[in-house]
Amino acid sequence: MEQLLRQRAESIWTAAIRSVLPDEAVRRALERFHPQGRVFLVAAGKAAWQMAHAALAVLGRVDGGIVITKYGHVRGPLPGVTCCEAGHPVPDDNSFAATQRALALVSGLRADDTVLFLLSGGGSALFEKPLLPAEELQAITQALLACGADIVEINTIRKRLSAVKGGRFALACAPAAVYSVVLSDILGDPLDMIASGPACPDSSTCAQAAAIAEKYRLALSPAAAALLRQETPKTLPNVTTKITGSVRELCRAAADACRAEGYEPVLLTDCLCCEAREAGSLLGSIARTHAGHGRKRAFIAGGETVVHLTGHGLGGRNQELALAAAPALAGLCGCCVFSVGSDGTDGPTDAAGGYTDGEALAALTAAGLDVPRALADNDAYHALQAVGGLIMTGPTGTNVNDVAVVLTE
Ligand SMILES: O=C(O)C(=O)CO
Repeated sequence: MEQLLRQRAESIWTAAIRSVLPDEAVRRALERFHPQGRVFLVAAGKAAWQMAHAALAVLGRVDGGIVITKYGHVRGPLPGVTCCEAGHPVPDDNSFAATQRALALVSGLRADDTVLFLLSGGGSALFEKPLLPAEELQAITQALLACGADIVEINTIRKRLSAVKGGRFALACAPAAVYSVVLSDILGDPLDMIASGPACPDSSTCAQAAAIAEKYRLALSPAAAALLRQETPKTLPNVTTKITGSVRELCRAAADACRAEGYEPVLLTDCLCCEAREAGSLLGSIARTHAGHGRKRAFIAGGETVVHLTGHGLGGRNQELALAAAPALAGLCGCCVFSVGSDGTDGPTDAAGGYTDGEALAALTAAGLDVPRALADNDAYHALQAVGGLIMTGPTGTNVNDVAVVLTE
């Protein structure tokens, strides 16, 4: 690895993620929040603790609250708020128990009460009260995650199997008002799909749910099939929603961070959504085109790529992207490609993403590793680990998709 280049890249991803922590966005979203009665805080998702922390800094206190986030994401106690950690991406008993506590908190509220609902991606697994046996919901979730369905398809099914998704949580809060602040981790910000829209009128239909179940040949019990035929709320008069942050801010923050390191930033896209390894190969080719021109340039691509699991290795979309760039980068000086998940967890790993430069391919070869073989086995984690190419940030407190950057000079 070229050490100085790696340090510059690290400064860029660290600064970019720091500037999309939800604190400032939550503060802005609460500028016009002046409720008259009691306020109860419910925060769910990977950024829940950070969002709740920011809201408390603005409000000073709440009349009760609960944070439901992923394991390892609670950063300390919050005054007047119960902090719970639970399973992701498949809901577990702690998801169900914490959600039950949230429902108890909002039951029996009055019309002059307000539920401040802070929502971020990951909420679909963390915030759940299933309408069918837990084991069946978990099996359907696992099947949906493995079948290649996209997040909108997955959440269209999830909504109908749940007592809190697809707007049903807002119904449970009524007659209290719900003030919902949403951090987007889905491209295009479809509000009702982010964390399966617990406080958002559902735009999807039973016919769409049936078509998705058919397309992926989901194994459903008669009870689950009947739930798919039950419509979700289409209007929710007690809800006000503010969207606070998305991948666009992440790309802007990455561009600012690149500029601060002396690179001229070029935004390629903020809606990257192709296969991770194709994106990596393309970004590697972009590096090769611009290498050696004597201009320090940074090409930025934000979004969320996809991985189709064919092997049994360990990895994530950002790691696959970075590894797939290695062949095109081989031999180039001062050029690298990195890709990082803003939430700090890429796939089922403890890495946030991956980094490769002009020396990576030779290092992989020297370690007896082969890029196509590692990709075929979906084992980017171990390949990158062998050459110091893993990006480790730990849970970051935000969740606004991923950013990939090509640095050239
Ligand atoms: O559904 C979820 O929880 C997601 O992560 C997408 O918002």
